[in-house]
Amino acid sequence: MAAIVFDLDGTLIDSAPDIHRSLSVALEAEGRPVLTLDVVRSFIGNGVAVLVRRAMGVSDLAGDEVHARMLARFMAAYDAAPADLTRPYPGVAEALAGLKAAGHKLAVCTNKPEAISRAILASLNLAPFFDDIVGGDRLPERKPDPRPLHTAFAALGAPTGLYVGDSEVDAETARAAGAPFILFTRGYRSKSVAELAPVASFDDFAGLATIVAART
Ligand SMILES: O=C(O)COP(=O)(O)O
Ligand SMILES: [Mg+2]
Repeated sequence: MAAIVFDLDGTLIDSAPDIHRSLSVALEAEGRPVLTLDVVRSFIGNGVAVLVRRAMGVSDLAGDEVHARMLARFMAAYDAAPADLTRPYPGVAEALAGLKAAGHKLAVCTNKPEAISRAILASLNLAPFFDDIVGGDRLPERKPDPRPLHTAFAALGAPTGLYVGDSEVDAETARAAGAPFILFTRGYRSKSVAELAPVASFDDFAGLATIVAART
């Protein structure tokens, strides 16, 4: 049995289209043009506050007041339809079911706020696979600080385990936590696989069980 923790955005689910839709609402309310899906995707990974800051940075917007207003509009639009355009990557449910059947314990550790993360996973029928879902607002610290990941392993009753993610934030989090990092290569990373130096990588969830079996 192993404890296996998963990142959410860009790892289990392709959530960029709903994030793009919600950010567009916030930008349009400020009279700014919407950004492309590719640009928005590149802003995901450090939580919603950083996402909005990055969008402001390329939209000639500044100031804490604007940030607070945009963040509130973004979250209202996102909360209204959290999984409208969001889908699990192919094979995710089957892979999670297989890992559970093999006796592994699963959790999620994401920088996305916890309530909406839980709502999305529930609406995609993925929530029952996880013993805990640690969101970016559970602790004062967010990934790449190792504490959220430590919290997820602790919830599984394990001192450590495997961490599966898609980005440089996840690679750094795993390194800081001393956990082996497994990279899903089709997510939202901006660095090469070599730069992220995972212990293993996969581009199809059908391949995850073999990787886990080799390391447990
Ligand atoms: O909210 C984000 O920016 C990213 O979330 P993630 O940690 O699930 O990739
Ligand atoms: Mg991610």
